[in-house]
Amino acid sequence: MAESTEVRKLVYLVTGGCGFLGEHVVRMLLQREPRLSELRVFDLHLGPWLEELKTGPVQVTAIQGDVTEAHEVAAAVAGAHVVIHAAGLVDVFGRASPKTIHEVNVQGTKNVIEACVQTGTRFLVYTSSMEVVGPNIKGHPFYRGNEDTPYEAVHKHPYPCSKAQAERLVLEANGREVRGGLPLVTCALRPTGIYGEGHQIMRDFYHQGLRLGGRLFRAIPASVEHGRVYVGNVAWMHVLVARELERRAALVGGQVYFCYDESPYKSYEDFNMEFLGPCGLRLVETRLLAPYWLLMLLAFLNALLQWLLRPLLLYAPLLNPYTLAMANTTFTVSTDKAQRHFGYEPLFSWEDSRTRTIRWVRAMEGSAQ
Ligand SMILES: NC(=O)c1ccc[n+]([C@@H]2O[C@H](COP(=O)([O-])OP(=O)(O)OC[C@H]3O[C@@H](n4cnc5c(N)ncnc54)[C@H](O)[C@@H]3O)[C@@H](O)[C@H]2O)c1
Ligand SMILES: C[C@@H](CO)CCC[C@@H](C)[C@H]1CC[C@H]2[C@@H]3[C@H](O)C=C4C[C@@H](O)CC[C@]4(C)[C@H]3CC[C@]12C
Repeated sequence: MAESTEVRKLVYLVTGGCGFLGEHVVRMLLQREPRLSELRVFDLHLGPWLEELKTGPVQVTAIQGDVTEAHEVAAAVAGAHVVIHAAGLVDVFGRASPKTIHEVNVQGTKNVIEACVQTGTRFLVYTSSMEVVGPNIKGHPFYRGNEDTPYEAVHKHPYPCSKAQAERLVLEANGREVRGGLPLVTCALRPTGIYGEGHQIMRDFYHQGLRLGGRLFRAIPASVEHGRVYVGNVAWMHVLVARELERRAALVGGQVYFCYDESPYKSYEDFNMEFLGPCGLRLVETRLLAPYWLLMLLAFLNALLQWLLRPLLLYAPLLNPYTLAMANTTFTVSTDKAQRHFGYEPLFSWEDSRTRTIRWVRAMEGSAQ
């Protein structure tokens, strides 16, 4: 794309822009949105890598702020054309209290919506989650479903509850009049389990494998499919839909889209081994040694220990009844809605996504290779 200062006139704000997904969205916008003049990156914790972005043609403005503080959000939103709201408290391990999760994910989203309305910002993309739909607590499979597939969405855990409430607020805000009299246009993207460079849980599994002598132990049947999507493609979907919100407001406004790409359908553990395997780890089959009831027992013991130890320390292992149910319930999507509505095609093939992720795992300190 030819450089032109004339076309650079748009101001974007990315909340949570220093998180795992947020950083990819920020970098993708700088690479693929030629109309960008200023990119505001709003986060509770700013990353040092932002400095290196400040030398290009786009003004990158780092804003340290808290989405639960309405005045901080309003100041960051004022004058922005588009807001990508990716900030969130992602916690299914019991690290944060339900109240904090609600404040960040629900009140934070309300603050973003109100800031758009008050300041006249018209376009808002919300990073929702597959968990708005499921898996539900009954363990019903969602097999290659799409945005219209009926499913009994029952939320008990604070994180999916908060994402579902926040998504509803964003969709209900579509069409609200913003300052200046024009309508707000909103939509929500629902990634399944995101993977790729910077994925903390992949990092945790890798280090756990190293501690266990290069082994991980299969806990979930290989037949349980878990939806995964590459972070670069999720970022690309955000950039594309943000661009199209204005042009195709009537079609895209108020809509939800699952995030998808060519990543294969596999169990959570088999999928991780696509990257961890080439980095020297192997998955040991233990189905006979660890039946499901035993895993459930361990998960409940972990939950009990977490509760007992809470006054003294934070015990938050990966395995708890909720994460076990998530990993053990088939949830995969198969849809082309984003392609039909705003021309989305994955930017990264499965081979690219895999190669990039493996390269990142290998670069981690203490590689098993
Ligand atoms: N990781 C996944 O698999 C996944 C899947 C579906 C949806 N999502 C959603 O994507 C978004 C980004 O998730 P992620 O995986 O990059 O998580 P992350 O924790 O890496 O990023 C979230 C960012 O939000 C920031 N943040 C948290 N509280 C804040 C606050 N009060 N004010 C301002 N910033 C705050 C954090 O500092 C962090 O940089 C979240 O909304 C999450 O719900 C993630
Ligand atoms: C039983 C363990 C033995 O190896 C495996 C536990 C795996 C769990 C820690 C993860 C299984 C499914 C993951 C979640 C899923 O990919 C989707 C998510 C939605 C998103 O909005 C946030 C992250 C997450 C909840 C993700 C978290 C980790 C798992 C529960």
